[in-house]
Order: sequence, then structure tokens, then C-alpha cells
Amino acid sequence: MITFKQLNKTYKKNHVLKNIDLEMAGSGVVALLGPNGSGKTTMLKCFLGMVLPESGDIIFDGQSILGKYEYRSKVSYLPQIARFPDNLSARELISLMKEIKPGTTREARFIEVFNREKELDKKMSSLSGGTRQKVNIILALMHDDPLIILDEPSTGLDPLSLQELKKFIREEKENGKLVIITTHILSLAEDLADEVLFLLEGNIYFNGPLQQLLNDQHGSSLEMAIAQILRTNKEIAHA
Ligand SMILES: Nc1ncnc2c1ncn2[C@@H]1O[C@H](COP(=O)(O)OP(=O)(O)OP(=O)(O)O)[C@@H](O)[C@H]1O
Repeated sequence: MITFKQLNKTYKKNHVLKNIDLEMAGSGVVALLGPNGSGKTTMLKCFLGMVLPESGDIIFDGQSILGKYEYRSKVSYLPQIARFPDNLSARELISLMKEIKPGTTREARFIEVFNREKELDKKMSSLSGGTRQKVNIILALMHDDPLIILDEPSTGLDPLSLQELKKFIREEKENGKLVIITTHILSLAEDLADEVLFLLEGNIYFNGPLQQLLNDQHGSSLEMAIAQILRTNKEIAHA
């Protein structure tokens, strides 16, 4: 479903993505992992057209997407840092999103499981960090798209809400969707991921099934396996 071909992205002198070659299947959960600054968000932003790579190509559903935008109507995206107009309420933002992108929506489910009905009419500026993240999730996931990209979805979520989010992600996987998640919460990745993509300094260090990563690193958990990779590559990881 998604192919990266020899993709390079540099910010001034910082070569963030280095000849990324990659194929992702059309369904399942992919955990995009790596230390801070390894290029995870940049990779997602290249795919979404929010950042322009210097060279290489990205193919989605058989077509190059660089410089194009129509494909985004098939993508639900949860940004790592969401910026909302502070004077609007969540209800107004939800209506706005529905106008921008028509179609069946399922915000009611999230409003109920996150128990946020009573806060829908408050201005965004007056909401707690966790509630803002819940609104961020509602806005990102209310449309029924075949591709879901979640950049650090668990930030600020309480355990019950995180459980609901995990349940939703599992259901979407069962529905045949592709879900890409970046997270530093390795238990979340371990709970959900079929495949792991591990970036280290802009290179793909590992791309394969979760179980293979555990076997390769002789780790009993994803946390141990990742810690082992980082210990082995200490100089790269902290360069
Ligand atoms: N808009 C930008 N301008 C300049 N440099 C940037 C920009 N965005 C990211 N970078 C740099 O690119 C590198 C990769 O950043 P990126 O946000 O992709 O990493 P990440 O793996 O998502 O990190 P984290 O786990 O901390 O979210 C970092 O060195 C970062 O400082």
C-alpha cells in the first residue's frame, strides 16, 4: 500500500532521512519506533505532504503522491502536537471538520467512551491537556479512512481512555485497515503491533514482524529488545 523509494530529507545540514527504502502492506498495525530525533515524524510528514523530501519517491495505492493531495482524503492523521483555534469549542471544531470532509463520521463513539459530552461546548483554551488530546483523537479518527496515522497517540491519556483507544485500533485492524503508530510507550507498541519499523539516525535499522525483532535481540519484551539495540549502537543513538 505504501512504498518509500530512496527518500532523502535534509533540514539545512541535518540529513534526517537517508535513502529510505520501504514497503508497507495494506493492513495491520505498524509501530514506527526510534529514539528522539530519529526522523519518525519527518517520515510521516513526508508521506502527508507536510514536508518536501529532496529526492526519492513515495507511492500510495500504486501512484506517486509527491506534489499531490487527493490521496489525503483516504488518510486519518493524528498529529503529535495539535494546534487548535483556542476560541472555538470542540463541538464547533467537529462541525468544521465535517464540513471540510463530508461523509459518515463516528465522533459519537469517542465522545461517549471518553466521557467528554459535558466539555464539548467549552473553549479549547480552557480544556486540560488530556482532554485536548481526546479532542485531537476525536477529530483525527472520526472519519472512516483506510489508512490511520497516529503520532504519539497516548500522550496525556488516562489508562481507561488508552484502553478504549487500543480497542478501537484493534477493531480497525480487524476491518482490514493499515494503522501506523509512533510511540515511546513500548508496551503500547507491543500490545498492538504486527510489524515494527525501527529508525536510527534516519536509517531503517529494523523492518519486520515484532516477534522477529524480539528473537533477533534475544529480548523477552520489546523494551528489552530496543534497549539492546540502543546499547549496541550507543554512539549512533546519542550522536
Ligand atoms: N521543521 C524542522 N526544521 C528543522 N529541523 C527539524 C524540523 N522538524 C524536525 N527537525 C529535526 O529533524 C530531526 C528529526 O525530527 P523528528 O521530529 O522527525 O524526529 P522524531 O523521531 O519524530 O522525534 P521524537 O521521538 O522526539 O518525536 C531532529 O533533529 C529535528 O530537530
